[in-house]
Amino acid sequence: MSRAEQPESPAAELEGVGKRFGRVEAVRAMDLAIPRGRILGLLGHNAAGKTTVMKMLLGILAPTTGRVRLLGGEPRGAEGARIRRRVGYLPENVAFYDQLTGAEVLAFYADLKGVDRRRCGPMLEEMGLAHAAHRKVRTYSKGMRQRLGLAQALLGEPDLLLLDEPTVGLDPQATEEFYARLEDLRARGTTVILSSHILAEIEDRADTLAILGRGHLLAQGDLRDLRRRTGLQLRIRISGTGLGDLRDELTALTGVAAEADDTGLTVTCGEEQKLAVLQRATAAEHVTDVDMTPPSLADIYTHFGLTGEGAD
Ligand SMILES: Nc1ncnc2c1ncn2[C@@H]1O[C@H](COP(=O)(O)OP(=O)(O)OP(=O)(O)O)[C@@H](O)[C@H]1O
Repeated sequence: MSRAEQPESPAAELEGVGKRFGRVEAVRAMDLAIPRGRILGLLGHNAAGKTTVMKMLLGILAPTTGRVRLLGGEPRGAEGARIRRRVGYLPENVAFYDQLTGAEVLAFYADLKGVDRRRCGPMLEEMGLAHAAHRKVRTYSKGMRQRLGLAQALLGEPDLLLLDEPTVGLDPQATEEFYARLEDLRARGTTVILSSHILAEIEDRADTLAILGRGHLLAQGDLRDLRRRTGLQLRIRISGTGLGDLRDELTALTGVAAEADDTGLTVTCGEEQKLAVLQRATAAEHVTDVDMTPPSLADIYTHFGLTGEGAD
């Protein structure tokens, strides 16, 4: 740990960071702190700036304005090379020397990172690539390449992992295994930053979410914070028949007409009305079941996308 690195300092930090490519402002005055030992989901539309943020954190790109800190140091300064050894990175479009075998590719990365080559065999095994270790990468399927990409990112038990759309090309089982592995890493204190367009996948797995839009950070927080901030309504489904009185009561309570159909009622209400609605529904006669659906991450994302909140 360097002198500058305090145990409580964020794993990665952007302070007033901007990045301009000619006339394109890819990232604008962004402040973002990523706490240690957490999984951060980086979300945003195409060209929102996710990859640019990752590349600045890695020191691959220099910010036009502002300051980037990674594991307590400057990713591009003299200490950058040392810091980057503690970081695993899976780029968006992972590319390998196709003429090498999977085992050779991984050995190459192990040497680059100063990791014992003996770690490569077990890693290929864990990634389900042991059977193809001695086949040339050009014969690999898309999912196999992605697994090899993950294998190199995970080599050496990095303190911080930056994963750009890590599950693209993975089948459902491999996706599950990948997230289980992230969970293990987090339990050991690894910080993970991952970008994805697959909101349902991230929803349950990220501790904290950062939503980017047109180079701005539109919102950051856990799902609960974001739900509160958007003020989106939740849906409560009440099953049963003969619920006319309950319907009137809940309509008066929420101020929004409860919808009735053959099998029950659907109530739309705010977080602050949730308990009162649930209490009345569970105490009412003829109610057989109650289900609640809070706003999903997709709803929240759409909300920011539609309103452009925080954007110029
Ligand atoms: N090297 C570059 N030169 C010029 N423009 C660039 C460069 N890299 C990124 N950009 C531009 O910066 C903006 C942000 O791109 P970035 O790749 O960070 O988006 P992203 O959120 O990762 O998008 P996606 O979800 O499509 O991968 C885009 O307008 C892109 O065209």
